[in-house]
Amino acid sequence: MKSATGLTGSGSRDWVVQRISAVVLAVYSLVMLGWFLTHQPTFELWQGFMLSLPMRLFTLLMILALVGHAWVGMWTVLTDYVKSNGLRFVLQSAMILAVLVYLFWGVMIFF
Ligand code: HEM
Repeated sequence: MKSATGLTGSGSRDWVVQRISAVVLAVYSLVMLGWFLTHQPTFELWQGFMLSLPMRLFTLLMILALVGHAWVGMWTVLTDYVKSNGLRFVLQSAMILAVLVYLFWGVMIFF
């Protein structure tokens, strides 16, 4: 029987995606927190920071990590807890649609 898999077609690759993406999300959150703790935010300062090349690249990486993280994480939870095939299909489709919308939305805002 073909095994039911999440994002990458392999459970162990999904596991790696879940952990690496969690690290990227955690580091991004710490960078944000650090910036707010060390600056008096004005619109110009914030805009300059977020539109700098390193932050654009880091934000793109964070959005990709978020997509992978939410996809694998929610796929795992729904597969474990929603026993009805039809309902799980609907919820997983909604989840995939939501993360793809966030991906395109995020890319449109920043690039
Ligand atoms: C700052 C942002 C985030 C960080 C640092 C983070 C970190 C983590 C970590 C460390 C785990 C545990 C991995 C494990 O041991 O299996 C985890 C699991 C999970 N995360 Fe996140 N996460 C973040 C955002 C999100 C978001 C936005 C979602 C949206 C759906 C999400 C959904 C999940 C789910 C569903 C799991 C459980 C997966 C499982 O039980 O196998 N996370 N996250």
